[in-house]
Amino acid sequence: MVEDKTVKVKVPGTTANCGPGFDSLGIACNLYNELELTLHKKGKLVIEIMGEGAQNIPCDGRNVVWKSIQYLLHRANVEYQGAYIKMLNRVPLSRGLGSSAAAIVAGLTAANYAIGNRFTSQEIFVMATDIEGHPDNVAPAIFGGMTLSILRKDGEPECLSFFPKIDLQLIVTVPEFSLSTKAARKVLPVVVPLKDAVFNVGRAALLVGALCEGKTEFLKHAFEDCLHQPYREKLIPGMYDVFAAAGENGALGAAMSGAGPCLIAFTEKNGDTIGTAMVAAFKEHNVKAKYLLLTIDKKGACLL
Ligand SMILES: Nc1ncnc2c1ncn2[C@@H]1O[C@H](COP(=O)(O)OP(=O)(O)OP(=O)(O)O)[C@@H](O)[C@H]1O
Ligand SMILES: N[C@@H](CCO)C(=O)O
Repeated sequence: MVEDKTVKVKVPGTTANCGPGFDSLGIACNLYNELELTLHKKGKLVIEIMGEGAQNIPCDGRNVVWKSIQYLLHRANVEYQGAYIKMLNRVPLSRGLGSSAAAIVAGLTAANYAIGNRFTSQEIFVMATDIEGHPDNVAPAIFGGMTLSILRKDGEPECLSFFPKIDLQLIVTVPEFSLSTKAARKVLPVVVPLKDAVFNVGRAALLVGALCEGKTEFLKHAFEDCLHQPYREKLIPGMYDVFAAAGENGALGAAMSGAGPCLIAFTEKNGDTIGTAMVAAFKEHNVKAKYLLLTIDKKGACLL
């Protein structure tokens, strides 16, 4: 067992759903949180946070990073009483860019390296899914690229990570207000009509096929969804107008990012024009927003 070893990891923010792939599709973005971890056999827990959420994230036993570290240590059957955790957060909280997944994956990955890399990425994925409750953000945070995740009938997650043949730019409009995933899941129905399920099955398959084949001409309808976005629209003023502004300015498609309120557009070019138009459309609905121009991260969580 390695004691008092300091490890530093970097974990990407992620966008989930990508329109039709509710709880299944995800993409790792080149926006990263960094975590430095030193475990101590005895002593206190000390947490320092810089960047996004620094004022709001608890620095005690309630911290999600620390809880994830403890989860893994418990699985490994090792005990550490104390730790020094230093975080630099760039992923905004509760905006739909996978901040909770990044925190969970950072804690699990750092703890795993700190105890000598005992668990495989698949095992980390299983633990992260168990903590987060769904696999679509933790999968790209761990494996990088675009990911397709399922929960097997026995509850175990599986993930296929791939890299689209289209050079996608991700334009993420970030509104000033936050929306917790919990609140955004509460508005979803328990049962959906069969025609809506069919609508999404076809589009999710078309989206993955078109991205893998590099066929942009099939993307026009491939980002559409009717399983979650119509129900969540009321939580994000002007959502469909922002999508329309993206389309009118050349985007290949647009969708909610995760559970929102960030809205994401996909394009090969003119990202700034599209981002500016999306921010202006939000403004028409009295929502102050900014945009980030991102690309797909290829590596996922890694040691620094
Ligand atoms: N860097 C962090 N360190 C510790 N806890 C964090 C960190 N980032 C997020 N969290 C926890 O996760 C919560 C946000 O999770 P939530 O699922 O609501 O949003 P999200 O993951 O950003 O959005 P989405 O899942 O839609 O992409 C925060 O309130 C906080 O408790
Ligand atoms: N698939 C999740 C992503 C957010 O964590 C949702 O839409 O609720």
